[in-house]
Amino acid sequence: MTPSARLAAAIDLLSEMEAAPRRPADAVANAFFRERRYIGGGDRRAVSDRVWAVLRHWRHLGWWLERVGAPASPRARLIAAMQVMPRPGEVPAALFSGDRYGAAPLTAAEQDLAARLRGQSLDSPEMPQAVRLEVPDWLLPRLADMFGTTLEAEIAALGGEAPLDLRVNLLKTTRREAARLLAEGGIDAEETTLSPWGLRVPGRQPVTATAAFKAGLVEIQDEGSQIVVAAADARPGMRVLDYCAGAAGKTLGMAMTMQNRGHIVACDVSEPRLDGAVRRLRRAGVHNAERHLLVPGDRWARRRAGSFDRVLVDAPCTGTGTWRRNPDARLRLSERDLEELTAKQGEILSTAATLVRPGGRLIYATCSVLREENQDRIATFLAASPHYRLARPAPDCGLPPDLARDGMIALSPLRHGTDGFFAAVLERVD
Ligand SMILES: C[S@@+](CC[C@H](N)C(=O)[O-])C[C@H]1O[C@@H](n2cnc3c(N)ncnc32)[C@H](O)[C@@H]1O
Repeated sequence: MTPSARLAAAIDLLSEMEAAPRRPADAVANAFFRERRYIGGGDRRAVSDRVWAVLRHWRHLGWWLERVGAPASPRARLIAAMQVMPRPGEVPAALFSGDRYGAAPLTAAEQDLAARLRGQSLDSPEMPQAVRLEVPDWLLPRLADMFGTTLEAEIAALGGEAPLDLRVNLLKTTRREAARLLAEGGIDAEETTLSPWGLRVPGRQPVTATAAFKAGLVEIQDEGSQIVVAAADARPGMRVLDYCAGAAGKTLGMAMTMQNRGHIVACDVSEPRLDGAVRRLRRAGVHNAERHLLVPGDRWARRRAGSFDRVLVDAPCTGTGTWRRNPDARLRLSERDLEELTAKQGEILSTAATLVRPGGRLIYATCSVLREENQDRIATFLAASPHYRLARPAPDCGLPPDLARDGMIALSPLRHGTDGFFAAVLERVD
């Protein structure tokens, strides 16, 4: 593709994202590229880079466009991005070449827009703080309450680029051997510092194409998510329930710490997500797991009341801890979403609590950094649940010492280099 054709594709992709504002940007992008198989890997990366640069700076670009009185169309956002975030050697007007497959030439109004933004920098001292930090206005006070004096640094870290983390599958290999095999395939990985099973791969490397990945020796999983697995402390021979299992990311990790012994059930209300687990479980060599689809009026949970040693609730949440991967998610998030999610989290937590045996543990986790979804949920649950108390994870469960002070863990990209994650370990005392 010519540079102008790549730009045209970026305009088309942004337009599709704008037409589906509730859909995650990566889902729109995957569908977009699936329908355009002729776009090769390098072109795809170049188009995505340009689009994600716009998504990461959405409010900045919107602010600049409003300031010069221009409507915020996908073309206008890209024109603004080229002015306030110029790339060395790039001549914007030349990219709008009007060639076959290329982006249409700039109109007179667009040339005027470009001229008015030329020489401006991305940030302006006049920008409101929420715009500068790229967060919705309503969310800023909540984030400020959570992070206090480190607010700006925490949000900047949440808006940065995420590394690629792998969890080594100890059912099949060791961390050292997995790193060696990846290196043979040209991929250098470093051991993670918090997770005892993690490898971190710098930059964007084609890990899923490696023999190590295909053979189930490694799984893509953020280090923070691995820490939640460690906090669950699922051991060989236990009965374990992954109540919101999705495509089984944490089920796989817990089956590993159980050394494939005992029994683990992966539940979810979403059939497509649970279906996604099948291939992953097989690839990882997990054979102590079953899946169960939760349906309305399900008697499954009632029949298993008080029977599990471990119940993990990886609750549906705002995903505010994963903004590094999904910068568009922060723009879609509404106050109403947060209210609905916290209500759902409370309901799921109280149902899941009935499934834990006396002496067993309930682990509540989110990939959110918001107090409402984390510490507040636990405080509300404990106030209504005299049979539960916060517990310290066992010293040999794989967690770094002192990470789970008070039975709660709160990870952030700034402080831990992971996605934002929360986990609370609760013990059923009778
Ligand atoms: C954060 S995701 C789980 C991610 C997964 N544990 C992993 O590690 O890959 C939350 C999951 O909760 C599921 N969910 C939503 N409402 C639920 C409910 N009432 N009961 C059980 N699962 C639910 C969603 O379908 C979603 O898959």
